[in-house]
Amino acid sequence: MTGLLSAQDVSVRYGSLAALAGVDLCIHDGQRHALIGPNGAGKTTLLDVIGGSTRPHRGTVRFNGRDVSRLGPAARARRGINRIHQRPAVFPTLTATENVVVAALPRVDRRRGWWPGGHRRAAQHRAGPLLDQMGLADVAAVQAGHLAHGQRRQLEIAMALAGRPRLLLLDEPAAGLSATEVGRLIELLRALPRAVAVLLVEHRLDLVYALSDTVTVLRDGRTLAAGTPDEIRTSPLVRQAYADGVS
Ligand SMILES: Nc1ncnc2c1ncn2[C@@H]1O[C@H](COP(=O)(O)OP(=O)(O)OP(=O)(O)O)[C@@H](O)[C@H]1O
Repeated sequence: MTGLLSAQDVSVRYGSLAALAGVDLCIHDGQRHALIGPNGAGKTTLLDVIGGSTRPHRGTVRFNGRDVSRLGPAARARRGINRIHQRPAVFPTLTATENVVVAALPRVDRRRGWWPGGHRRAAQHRAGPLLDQMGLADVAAVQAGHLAHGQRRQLEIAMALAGRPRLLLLDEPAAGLSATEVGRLIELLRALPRAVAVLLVEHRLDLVYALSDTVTVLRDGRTLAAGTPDEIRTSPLVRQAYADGVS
């Protein structure tokens, strides 16, 4: 069965270091797939390859039936792959609503140099429900720079959803959040519509096990194990990998 996304035989080298060495990954429509593994295992590199910011030395990435290996991040975003970075990337002087409106606008028509009114109105209509969905209705008019870290993370997810992704790449979304904020994030991510598949890189295993239906474990640039959260939780191989070195 072919998936929504399939990465095949992906290899990335940095000098003599093999950050990824022949990794395969398949994600199906609506799946919640987590990538875990010790520090330096290659998780972020694989996310970079799938998002288009790193070109692998070998291997292909297919999305929705097409080879997207040669496309950059913007072109992949237009096809439905959107990414959340480790540090929330929001416009600090714009309000939460304005941030989502900007994210919901299509690319500017180069011949005109501005967005037609219809596009702006449609983007404004989408912002309210998305902020609501991500628990930010009360702070819609607050400048993003004045939001708490957890709220900025929620805002970045609302912005990614504004692009109507079919695959959301989440790079350590719990980084820097308090226990309460992580609990809130888990609730919000669990409530995401199944029309969106999620690939999550995360060290917080409580979030991984609460959210994912499939877990792939990387170690030293290779796939060590893949399975359900229960299979991974009880795998002696995985326990050993973590005992050998994870933050
Ligand atoms: N731009 C780069 N230049 C050189 N080496 C790099 C670069 N990016 C990543 N690496 C190396 O590639 C390996 C994989 O890195 P990567 O960030 O993908 O691991 P990770 O599993 O995401 O680790 P962590 O959990 O610590 O974020 C590491 O040894 C890292 O030092």
